[in-house]
Amino acid sequence: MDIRSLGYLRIETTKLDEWRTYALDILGMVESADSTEDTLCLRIDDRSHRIVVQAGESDRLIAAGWEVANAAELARAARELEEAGHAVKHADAGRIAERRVRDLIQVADPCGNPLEIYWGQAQDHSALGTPYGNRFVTSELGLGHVVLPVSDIEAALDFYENLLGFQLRDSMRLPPQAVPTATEQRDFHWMHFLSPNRRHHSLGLYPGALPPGIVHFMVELETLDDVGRGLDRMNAAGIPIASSLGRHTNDHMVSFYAQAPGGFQVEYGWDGLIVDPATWVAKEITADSFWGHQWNG
Ligand SMILES: Cc1ccc(O)c(O)c1CC[C@@H]1C(=O)CC[C@]2(C)C(=O)CC[C@@H]12
Ligand SMILES: [Fe+2]
Repeated sequence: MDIRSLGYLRIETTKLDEWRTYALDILGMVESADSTEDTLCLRIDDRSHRIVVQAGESDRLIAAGWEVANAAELARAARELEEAGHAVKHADAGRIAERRVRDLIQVADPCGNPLEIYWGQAQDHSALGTPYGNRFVTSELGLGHVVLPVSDIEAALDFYENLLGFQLRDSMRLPPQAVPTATEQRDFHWMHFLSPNRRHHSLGLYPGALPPGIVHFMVELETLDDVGRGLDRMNAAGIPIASSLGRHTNDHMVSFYAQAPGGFQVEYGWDGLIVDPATWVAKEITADSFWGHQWNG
């Protein structure tokens, strides 16, 4: 399967008004013309929208959208998923129109995380007037990364590595206290970082359950000042900072984590590592950060 990037995220929220302020006034995203009264569509680049937050009954991930190049690649993805025994749902016209894509399939990973694979996302060619002059790093690297909770880490790694074709970049041992919802008692639990492209990771697999179905998503900013100003806005708005500024050992990202409305986190980062997939070798990291990233609570 030839997935190219993390293309979009759809989130259901019970707090749409909070999300509007959070995304537009604090994260510095731009409202898309695709927004409706109960669906906030957000631009961070030349795509029509990248992040969708829709009003609903719960706070949870509705879908992580993965991009393929064209119709033939989508057909191949559907075939390979079905041959491996996964139920593939072909989206109807309404869903396709809502996503602003040419075609779309829906499938769950082995732990029930909702994925969508699509091609042909619409662009918005109007200038992206971000509120603070901030710029997001996307292009062929995709929107950023997402960390998903998985109940069976081995099954999840096998699915993303061997079926979806993501490259394993590195793994980290988490102590039991970092995984209170683990399904098995172990001395440590593996967490994995993978990507289908040159972004160090587009996907993190966290080996425990979390009700929102998402641990965090990361958006990358062009400059350190963009991140620092974002941190100032979080503090000014009284948004709890989940982790202080730090630099990760694997993707070298300088970032902080803030609570998002609905019980997961947003990582706001700069200077993420671009890797060469042809020469990359999978490694183990033995610390999460070179410095910083003090977790609160
Ligand atoms: C270690 C790491 C490297 C790169 C990243 O983009 C990244 O988010 C992380 C941190 C991952 C991780 C997490 O997402 C949830 C809480 C975790 C498990 C910890 O308790 C330490 C590392 C954290
Ligand atoms: Fe992250």
